[in-house]
Amino acid sequence: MSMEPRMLKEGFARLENSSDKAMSYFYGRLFAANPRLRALFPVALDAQRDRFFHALNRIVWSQDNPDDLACHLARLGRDHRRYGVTAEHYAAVEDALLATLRVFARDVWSPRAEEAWTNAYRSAAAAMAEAAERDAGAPPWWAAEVVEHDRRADDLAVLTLSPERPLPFAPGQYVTVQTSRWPRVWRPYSIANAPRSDGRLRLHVRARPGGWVSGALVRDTGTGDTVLLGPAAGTMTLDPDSGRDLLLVAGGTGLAPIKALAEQAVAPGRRRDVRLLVGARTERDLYDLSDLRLLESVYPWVRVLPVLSDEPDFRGLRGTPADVLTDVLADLLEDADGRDDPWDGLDAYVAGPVPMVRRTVAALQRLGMPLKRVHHDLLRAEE
Ligand SMILES: NC(=O)C1=CN([C@@H]2O[C@H](COP(=O)(O)OP(=O)(O)OC[C@H]3O[C@@H](n4cnc5c(N)ncnc54)[C@H](O)[C@@H]3O)[C@@H](O)[C@H]2O)C=CC1
Repeated sequence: MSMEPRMLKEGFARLENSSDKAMSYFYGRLFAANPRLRALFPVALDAQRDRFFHALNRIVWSQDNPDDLACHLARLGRDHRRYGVTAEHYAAVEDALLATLRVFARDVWSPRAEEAWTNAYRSAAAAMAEAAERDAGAPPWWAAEVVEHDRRADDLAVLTLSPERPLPFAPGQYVTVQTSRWPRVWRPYSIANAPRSDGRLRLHVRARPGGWVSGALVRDTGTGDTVLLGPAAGTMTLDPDSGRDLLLVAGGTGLAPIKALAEQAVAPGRRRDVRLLVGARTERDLYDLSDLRLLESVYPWVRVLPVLSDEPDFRGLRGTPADVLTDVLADLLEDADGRDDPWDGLDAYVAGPVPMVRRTVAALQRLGMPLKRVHHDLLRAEE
């Protein structure tokens, strides 16, 4: 390993040892030197601190993996467009970050460490600014009117949004959302439909305990309200050249991107066998089943299979999606008997709670499915 990445890791390890204090010091320095910057950040900084720390962590640990680093920085740069970030802000953050390192990493600090951090920071900032610049023609955010607010449970709503201008996206992607109740707080939600001619987007939102945006979207938002949406992002999209059958696995509101993929898969001219496993706790939690049954009745090659984890008397599939994969796959791969590689004809997509996604991906791998055919894009629920 060259000296520079090692110095970055050493310095970062010192910040990690007292991450809360180091981040408080960092924001204190930043706002003391640039009071006007405070207005760009949410009132409460806790989540912001975490996010900055994770971004820094990723930058430090990806130094040895330039492709991953470039991808990460490009996404960060594009994301920052919605905050109105300028070159002057990057310079202010550099000063505050170096000041923080001088204090919290003093035992490993040296002119060479200072140079390594300055170079790494400037090249990261330049990559972010470049990605933002490349996107300069597209809006940083869209205002969207809530045209339907369907409260399907005490803590769950399906929102239909009409953006003021067309918002391009691919099924399986997500947008970030800001509500008027929590300025400058953005949270990601998967889009639950394939693109429609009226440009509308659907979101499935479960209010989390302590979840600012999810609570506001479920409980304090109604028809006629406006929310802001960031550009669509995410890589869990269908391979446009693939006509392979699909195993779609959803847990809870992870159904949103999975439903968008199912809608795309049944688009005219296509006929792919689709098995859609819908993991939920109880029958009452199958909040979108009537819509899914409609899809199934129109396209008989789609089969919707609810799997309930907390309903011992349920007559259908019980457990979590990972528990029922063997039988579902046996059925899907039945026609693959003649192929050299039975997995050649199948793609899998998984979305839902992080542990559920992990277990499902691990189970598919155990059953022999090559990982390059298993797609997921973890979105974490709000803490
Ligand atoms: N792109 C993505 O991956 C997306 C992920 N999500 C995430 O999906 C989650 C949905 O939450 P809820 O609707 O409250 O779901 P939930 O907590 O009610 O769980 C739904 C189902 O997931 C499975 N599951 C849950 N915990 C599990 C565990 N530890 N191990 C194995 N299986 C488990 C079970 O089948 C359960 O019935 C949120 O965390 C949200 O952030 C939501 C949208 C998109």
